[in-house]
Amino acid sequence: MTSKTPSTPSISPRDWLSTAKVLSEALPYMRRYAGRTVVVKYGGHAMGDERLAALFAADMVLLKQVGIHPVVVHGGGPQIGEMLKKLQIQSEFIDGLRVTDKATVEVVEMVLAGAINKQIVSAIQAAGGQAVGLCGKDGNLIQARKLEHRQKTDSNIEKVLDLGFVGEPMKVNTEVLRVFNDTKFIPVIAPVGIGEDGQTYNINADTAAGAIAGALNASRLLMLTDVSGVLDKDKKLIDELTLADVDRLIREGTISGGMIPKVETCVQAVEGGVDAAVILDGRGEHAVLLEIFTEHGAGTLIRRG
Ligand SMILES: Nc1ncnc2c1ncn2[C@@H]1O[C@H](COP(=O)(O)OP(=O)(O)O)[C@@H](O)[C@H]1O
Ligand SMILES: CC(=O)N[C@@H](CCC(=O)OP(=O)(O)O)C(=O)O
Repeated sequence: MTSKTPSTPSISPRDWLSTAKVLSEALPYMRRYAGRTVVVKYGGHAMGDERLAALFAADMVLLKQVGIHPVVVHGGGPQIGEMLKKLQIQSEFIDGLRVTDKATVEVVEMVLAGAINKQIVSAIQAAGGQAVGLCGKDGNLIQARKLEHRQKTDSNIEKVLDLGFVGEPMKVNTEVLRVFNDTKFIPVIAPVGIGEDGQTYNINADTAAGAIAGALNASRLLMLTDVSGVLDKDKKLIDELTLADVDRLIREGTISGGMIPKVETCVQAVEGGVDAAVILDGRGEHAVLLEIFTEHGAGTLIRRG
């Protein structure tokens, strides 16, 4: 019988030492977050690449393994767009929200609660964890009503727009999520809400994640997007923002487009009881681990100040 000696890794003792240092530096953060909830909004753009998706899933497994309660809320805007195109259904956005008619809401539910939700569940399980996929209908998790979308005209008059079956979360049934805390299962949530009459609503994934994080009094709300965080007018990353800064940057026009609902969601989440919200680049490897377990973090932190 022959025995094999493990092959010598090609990293130097110095590299070993720096790896050990990183691990030991993570310890205070592991202690700080143990038993706490971290809600992670995983956007459709951030999940494009298969390798990154596997790394994201592994990060969720690691959080759970060290005693943190990760809750994944995912989007899938680009994937819904592709399916609508295949089915030759026209789609339009107003202020970052998809105008959603009856045919569209059926496709939204199919893509989000069906395909994407199960892909993320499978990726977490392939990474050695266990996950349960849910949408806002399961256990009345996200009770919603039709959104009355208010838009300001140039003359500063407010008008209410009808976006069809776009929902706004009214109540989050946290009981459904808390049952996972004492189990090995990571909840993965599609942002599809249910109305009082059983109507299906399409909810923007940032909004859904914010509502869930607020209701759970989460320690952190992490918003994974496709920029490094909130950028100042010179396009430099802003490390930290207080609620007052956010107001000013929107008024000055430094924060615009899709970043407005994102920061507004973060502000609402912080006002609603989340310790802090972070907007960070989901395209970077292990973005979540860097944010949670290192001193510097990885994106823009929004807190009361
Ligand atoms: N100050 C800002 N800092 C960073 N991004 C900004 C800013 N203002 C506007 N944006 C835009 O917001 C986008 C992120 O919002 P969005 O596309 O809705 O993200 P997601 O699809 O991940 O939800 C960025 O790609 C950028 O184009
Ligand atoms: C009302 C509304 O706009 N809903 C979004 C839901 C998905 C989403 O928000 O996905 P991302 O996070 O990938 O953008 C939509 O239909 O695209």
